Amino acid sequence: MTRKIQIFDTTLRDGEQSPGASMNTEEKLVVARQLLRLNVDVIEAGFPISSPGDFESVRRIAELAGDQATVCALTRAVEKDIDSAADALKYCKRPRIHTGIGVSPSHLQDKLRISEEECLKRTAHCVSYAKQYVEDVQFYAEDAGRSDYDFLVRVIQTAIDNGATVVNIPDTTGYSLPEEFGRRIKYLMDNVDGIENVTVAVHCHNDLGMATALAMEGVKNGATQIECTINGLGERAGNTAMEEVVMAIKMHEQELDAHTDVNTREFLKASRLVSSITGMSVQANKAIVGANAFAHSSGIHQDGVLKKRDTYEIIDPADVGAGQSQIVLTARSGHAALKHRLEELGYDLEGEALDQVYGAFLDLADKKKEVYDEDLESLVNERDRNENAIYVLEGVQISCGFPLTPTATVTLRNQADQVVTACEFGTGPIDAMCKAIDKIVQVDNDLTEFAVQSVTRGIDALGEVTIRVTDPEGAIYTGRGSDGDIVVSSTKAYLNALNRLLNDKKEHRK
Ligand SMILES: CC(=O)SCCNC(=O)CCNC(=O)[C@H](O)C(C)(C)COP(=O)(O)OP(=O)(O)OC[C@H]1O[C@@H](n2cnc3c(N)ncnc32)[C@H](O)[C@@H]1OP(=O)(O)O
Ligand SMILES: CC(C)C(=O)C(=O)O
Repeated sequence: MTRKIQIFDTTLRDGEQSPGASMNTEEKLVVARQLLRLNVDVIEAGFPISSPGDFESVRRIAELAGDQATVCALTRAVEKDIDSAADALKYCKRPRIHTGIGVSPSHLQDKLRISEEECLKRTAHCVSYAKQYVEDVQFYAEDAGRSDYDFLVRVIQTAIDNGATVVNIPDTTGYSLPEEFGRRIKYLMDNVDGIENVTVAVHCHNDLGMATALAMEGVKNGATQIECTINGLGERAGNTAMEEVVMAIKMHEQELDAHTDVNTREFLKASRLVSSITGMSVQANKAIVGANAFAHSSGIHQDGVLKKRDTYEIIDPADVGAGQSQIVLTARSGHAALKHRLEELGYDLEGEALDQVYGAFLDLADKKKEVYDEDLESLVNERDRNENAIYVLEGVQISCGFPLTPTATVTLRNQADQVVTACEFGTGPIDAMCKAIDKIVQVDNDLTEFAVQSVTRGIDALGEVTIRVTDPEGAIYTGRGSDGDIVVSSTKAYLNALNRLLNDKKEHRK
């Protein structure tokens, strides 16, 4: 059995310190319920001395959690903070007080303005003071990442000697390089007496984008608790993202000799919930929970994933509650992805037929960011319409507007492969286009119906036009055409109706 790594969630405390991410008590309770579904080990619910609202949140979350998770409250190394935390956790089944003090030269000299000896004295006092209230006391050595190695050993030794059950080594400013942070943890493991009897925690910030790497180095060197948040929310650039460390541990369980008990299938739900409550959106390329985390849009990758998912995916999206891998059709997609999607839509195209639709697909994809299912259906229908066509559209050019006379120039290819062009005026662009086609096709008909519909999403949607024509005997022929340009759709639709009329007449002559 590998080492169990405790997951300490601080979304409701450090996460909430993100500018703009503050949550009220009801919102915190909603997030806490999701944290329980994730099965985290510890929920840091707030900093009770900071406001009556935060006090109440800690109290209510403690009530909610029952004995399912440890609930932790943060304090400074200050008696009144600890009294308030103890009060908020009074009815908690598994209470933990998290107290501590700055230990780096910067924090000692510039913030706290105390000597190292005073820091050690306050360390001893805050831990033993909290210990009067609860058995489980976690001590943090703030800004440990920039502290002197040997002074840090003395601080942590003092905390343990005074009863700390967990010692938290934060890289508060996200300053460290991962390997160096790992060395620091190892140094503590090797030099603090009795450290093997307590839990060693890491709490890392993302100022250099390395919060996850720092936490992993901590685990490699002996830490068995990771402090983290959903979506990596947290002060400044944020904290270690829970979804990232948990999945990294899951992927590398044997080499890290580590596992967690987190229910990873709840990750996407948790991410969306926290994002909607805090209003902090998740970047599309965010690991594990970003919109693109399991989306493939380039042909080579799509081909690989369709042959075997793990050619380009290390995580099964279902494992993090993200359903299935997504194949996004774009101008970078190849035949494999197009064929796959067409098959899912019920079209089984091969060889030349597939090549024709692929050509039309690329033309469209160069104009649009993404090609949707409705676009594909239109492209396939368009190809089917052209298959038995007597006249195929080679080009259409319209000039119209105020005060121009609408003019259409249409070029068609007939079955004898002759290309014919005609130009006509009209009362409007559609009228001009129909007259130009009539000049080439020369078949008696009346246009009796014209309807336009947007078949796909967005401003760059395909427009589908339906046209009905009636021949002198009263037979009705329906034509359809689709394109991003509504005049081109109309031209295709009119030609499609005339082709059907001509094919019908040909059948009758047989
Ligand atoms: C690294 C972290 O993320 S720690 C968590 C950060 N979270 C918060 O700050 C929670 C919200 N904070 C608050 O509500 C308030 O700042 C309070 C209630 C904690 C304190 O409010 P105030 O008493 O008005 O103090 P203020 O915020 O102006 O200054 C902080 C004081 O705490 C001291 N202090 C800071 N950290 C510690 C510590 N760990 N132990 C003891 N004292 C500390 C500072 O030196 C300063 O004291 P000074 O004015 O005597 O120099
Ligand atoms: C309170 C401590 C753990 C903290 O948030 C930090 O050092 O960043």
